[in-house]
Amino acid sequence: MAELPIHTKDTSYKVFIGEGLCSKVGSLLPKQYNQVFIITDSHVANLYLNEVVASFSSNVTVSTYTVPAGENSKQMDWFHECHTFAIESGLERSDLIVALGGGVVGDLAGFVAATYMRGIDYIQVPTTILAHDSSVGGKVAINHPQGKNMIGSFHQPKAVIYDTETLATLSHTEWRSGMAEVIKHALIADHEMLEQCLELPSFDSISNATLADLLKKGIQVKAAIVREDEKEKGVRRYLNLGHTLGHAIEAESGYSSITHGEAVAIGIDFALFLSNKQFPEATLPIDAYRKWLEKHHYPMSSKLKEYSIEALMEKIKNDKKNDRQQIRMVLLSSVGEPTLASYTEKALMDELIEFRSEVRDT
Ligand SMILES: O=C(O)C(=O)C[C@@H](O)[C@H](O)[C@H](O)COP(=O)(O)O
Repeated sequence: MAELPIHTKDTSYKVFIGEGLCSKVGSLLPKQYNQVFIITDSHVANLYLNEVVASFSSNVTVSTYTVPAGENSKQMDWFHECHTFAIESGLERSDLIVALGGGVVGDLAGFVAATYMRGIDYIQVPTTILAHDSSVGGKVAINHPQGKNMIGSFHQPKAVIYDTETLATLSHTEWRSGMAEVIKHALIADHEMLEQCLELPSFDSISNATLADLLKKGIQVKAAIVREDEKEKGVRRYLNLGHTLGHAIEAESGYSSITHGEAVAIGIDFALFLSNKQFPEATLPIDAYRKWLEKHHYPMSSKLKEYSIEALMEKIKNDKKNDRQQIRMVLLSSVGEPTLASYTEKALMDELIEFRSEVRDT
């Protein structure tokens, strides 16, 4: 088991990463709790809930709440249901919420923890590759029909307990979703990690050791940024590479027909297209990135033809990074050198139209 430290101005916690950690959750907590409330989803509950419940000693009261698997649980109704169940279970301010699952459960349960009785402790027990990103750094939120993560908070977990054995059961779609955030971390910070990503064989044949190595590297990229800028006033915006368009696609698809990471992968392609125009001298790995998407069977950017540009722009106008009607895009002046560029709505729309007309069908 490895331990990666996460520091912010006000707090520190550990990411424990290794095999078999679901059965050790109860013993890896930073302090004793009388009652824990585990929030999970219907898919993960069948696989790991019993093991996590059994990891707590008999003097801890454990209650569990299961939401349907999928992005549509990250919304107000389920948020409210979790609160109702917490109240009915007698959860107190000194108790603990456990987020057992992928990014959806982590964001939902984290936001319940941030708001229940004005904030109680929680830990993240991620079970997807995607959640190597979402479980670290304290961004917690639910979606609004008009925008992804529009209702949320910054609330750091007390620990992240990442059992890499849970990744063995992920679907191909989940692999694609998670690996998009892995390559994002490489693009914004680490040339060698990018080479490692681009050379990966099919996701099916990646060894556990290689995957664990990439996840640790991704977490370390994120940890360094969060340490410098927890509340996203500056450099943390770089972690949003690909997310401006990605979130718009997700919202437009009703948070159902495309996963977060697959949408972000298209968003990264668009960011590379814009970066190439802004920094013509830079040698950005656009072709290599597109080959990588193709090799791993991502929905390619030609999928944009299914959406109305006007509708996507409406969502993009609500992006949280925007400032005074300027749309802020994260671009790369080279690999490992992220930067922000501002566009008017009209200018970005023209770019999106051009991008969509250039991407080839697959
Ligand atoms: O941690 C961050 O900061 C990120 O932007 C990481 C993103 O990969 C992640 O999807 C995040 O939840 C997006 O947040 P949002 O603020 O753009 O909604």
